[in-house]
Amino acid sequence: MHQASLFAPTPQRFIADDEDGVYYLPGVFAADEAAQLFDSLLARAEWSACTRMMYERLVDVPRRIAAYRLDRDRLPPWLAQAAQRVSVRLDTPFNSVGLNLYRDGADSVALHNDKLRDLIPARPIAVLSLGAPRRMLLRAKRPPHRQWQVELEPGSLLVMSHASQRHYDHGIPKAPGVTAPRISLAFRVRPG
Ligand SMILES: O=C(O)CCC(=O)C(=O)O
Ligand SMILES: [Fe+2]
Repeated sequence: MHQASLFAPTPQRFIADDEDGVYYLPGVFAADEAAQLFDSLLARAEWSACTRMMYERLVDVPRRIAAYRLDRDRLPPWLAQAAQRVSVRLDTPFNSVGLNLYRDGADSVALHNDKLRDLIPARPIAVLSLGAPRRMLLRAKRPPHRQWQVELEPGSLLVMSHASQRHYDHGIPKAPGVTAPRISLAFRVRPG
């Protein structure tokens, strides 16, 4: 076996398209790095509760969120370094990060696609997972709605092409039995 393959995790590709499709890269951050990043973010990020309109009612979003511009905001060095690692790894100039805190299995995000008008075409979205593993559901918008479930482990990246957002939805379903929190960081390339 070639030595490098011991350390280079094999990407697992679920969806192919004209760009890089949707794929999973485990072990981008080592367990201790992922744990440290998780602890720092849990304690230091500016988490907020949010509401949104649903069926003409204002409902709580079932998770906590935070967001930073990587090119403008003053970031703690450990967050800037993590972002830099993801940018280099995917050769993509990410300039924004959206954080999600799922306090336990009752927190979730409904199936959705990321809004294309806020994204630069042909640039991927990369989701870094920390804390408790949670399952992502990926689902084709068109019948017969082919679907995939991906267990997102701490330290992994789930990478989705810009193009994939037109044809597939993704979400983090509720997970009864999960008592530990998870944090995800969604890195994106946004217009100036
Ligand atoms: O937490 C995740 O893995 C997904 C988050 C997500 O889809 C988003 O922030 O748009
Ligand atoms: Fe999303």
